[in-house]
Amino acid sequence: MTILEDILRQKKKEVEQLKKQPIVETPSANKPVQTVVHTFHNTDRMNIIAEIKRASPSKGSIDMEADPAEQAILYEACGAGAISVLTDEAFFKGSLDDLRAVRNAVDIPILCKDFVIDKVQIDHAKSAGASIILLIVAAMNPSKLSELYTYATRQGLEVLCEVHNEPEMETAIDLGADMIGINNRNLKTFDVTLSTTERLASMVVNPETILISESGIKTRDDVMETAKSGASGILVGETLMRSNNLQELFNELKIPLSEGGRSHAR
Ligand SMILES: O=P(O)(O)OC[C@@H](O)[C@@H](O)c1c[nH]c2ccccc12
Repeated sequence: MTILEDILRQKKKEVEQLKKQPIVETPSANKPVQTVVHTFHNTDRMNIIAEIKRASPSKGSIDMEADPAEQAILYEACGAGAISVLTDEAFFKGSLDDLRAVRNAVDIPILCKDFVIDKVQIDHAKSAGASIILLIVAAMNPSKLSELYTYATRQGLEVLCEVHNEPEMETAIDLGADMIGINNRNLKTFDVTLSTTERLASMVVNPETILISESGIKTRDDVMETAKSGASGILVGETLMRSNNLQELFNELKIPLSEGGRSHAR
């Protein structure tokens, strides 16, 4: 069994529990927030989606003591374009409470990073203050994906549609996803290859589609590589969580997009 199958089996059980729980609306969930699709199209530097990640199945503990609100305030001050909060508890040690705390602390868009397979998760994420929902193409069939995509969009949420390989990229393009995340991490082997971004980005011909390169990004050279492939955003977790000089790291990673960026190049 792959880790994704393992996670999805657990998620199905959680969804049944979630359906019985009342939806708690966080007052700050109604803060007006910019859409990332808009801001990422209009910046001349690499956009960073900075992730709050305590632990992961591939790395074990990363920073179990992290305070999500404090970390989010730092990310925002350093120039993050959005914050990703891992809300999965069983495998990533996060929670929707983390997301609520982040929503209270900052004004930038928030991505609810979870394995969404049911509308009820979207309802809970929205009430906790998420403005962006992750939909992983590998986690469901195309008709479910399309149903959840439409549902989230109608709620006024943005969707980051995540792909790992060519058939998944075709599905995301057919769906008309305006923001596609290319995960450089192979979910079966945990291997990270930045060239995944290049391979899959080349399939996208619509210049309006925002491409986000996800996972394994550590250095300015890594960011250059993703920008050359056409990414205008990067999703970074572990490197930021382990950094003790976030401002310096953000300055290093926020490269100008003028040379490699696809919105400028095409
Ligand atoms: O910590 P990294 O290697 O910078 O990766 C961040 C992010 O891409 C990764 O956490 C991620 C990408 N897609 C996901 C789906 C679910 C959980 C986690 C993820």
